[in-house]
Amino acid sequence: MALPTSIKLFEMAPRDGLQNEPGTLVPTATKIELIERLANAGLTHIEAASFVSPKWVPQMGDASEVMRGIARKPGVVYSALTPNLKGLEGALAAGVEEVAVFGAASEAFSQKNINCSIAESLTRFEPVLARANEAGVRVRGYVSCVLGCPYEGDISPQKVAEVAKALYEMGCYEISLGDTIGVGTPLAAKRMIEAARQQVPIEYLAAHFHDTYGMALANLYAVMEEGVSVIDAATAGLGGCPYAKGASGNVATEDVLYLLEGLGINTGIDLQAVIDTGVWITQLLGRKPSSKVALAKSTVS
Ligand SMILES: CC(C)(COP(=O)([O-])OP(=O)([O-])OC[C@H]1O[C@@H](n2cnc3c(N)ncnc32)[C@H](O)[C@@H]1OP(=O)([O-])[O-])[C@@H](O)C(=O)NCCC(=O)NCCSC(=O)C[C@@](C)(O)CC(=O)[O-]
Repeated sequence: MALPTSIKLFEMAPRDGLQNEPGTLVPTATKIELIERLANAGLTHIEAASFVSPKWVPQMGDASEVMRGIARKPGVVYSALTPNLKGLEGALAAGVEEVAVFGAASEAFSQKNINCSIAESLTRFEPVLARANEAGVRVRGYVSCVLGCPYEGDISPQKVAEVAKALYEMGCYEISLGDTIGVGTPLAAKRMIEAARQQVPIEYLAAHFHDTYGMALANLYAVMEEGVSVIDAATAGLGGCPYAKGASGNVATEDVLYLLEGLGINTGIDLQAVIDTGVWITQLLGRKPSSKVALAKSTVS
């Protein structure tokens, strides 16, 4: 199949990127500056915060302050994770215009991440969708562990398709398929998408690939060949999931942009501004960007 002619990029650095940051809490002002820099670089979908229990994910404990503090740029969607009604109410009070619920294709991961079974999670999401709908807020859905689970190992494409379908039928406008621990390879990624697209139209599926084994770009190319046109990525390759031991960050936004530029797919995003933002935030965090493109095109050594 021909590659998509346009790609929507969903930026993850402020949420997925920072949620697992070890050590001291990243200051709220830094998170706000990161989000504003990303928006100024041309990113139009930014997952900015997470209204989860601060006992579970301390780095996201200032979600309300972050969401209230951003100088919003017209045309940019600033979204947040909301696992339950409590999270959604917090998000609505902070003026969030788009939220996301997050489930999994692995029972064990579901328990570790959100403390309930897959079936219970879907039941829990229903009132979140209903309330969000009433408030005029769009809801994205995530499925984690689509190419492998840190606790269960292999995950069947059919299970991924089943959970994706449930989220789609519940009213999620887009389903993001997460290779949470970055173990996937291109053929497995294609097979997983082939199963998911039997249940959810391909234009509503997003690829959310982590780069633990260095396969994320190859996997993205493989699923773009299947027609996937929404890609989640984190500037500087920041991140990892606190409930997936060993998981590294999302594929780096800089690397995805370089790939897309090479394919002649214009995103309108300023690659150099994203590189500069990645260098800035990683310097504050005391390390280097994990983006190969950023390392090649910046003075960081
Ligand atoms: C879902 C819960 C809350 C269930 O946690 P629980 O303990 O089962 O919840 P509970 O309803 O029994 O409540 C326990 C306490 O949490 C509070 N609470 C309850 N809900 C909230 C809330 N929304 N915001 C703030 N506080 C909340 C609640 O008020 C109570 O407080 P206490 O009475 O003990 O003081 C918990 O398991 C949790 O917060 N999990 C979050 C895990 C997480 O954020 N993981 C990372 C994001 S997912 C991810 O990274 C994967 C993804 C999306 O990127 C895709 C991929 O890569 O695969």
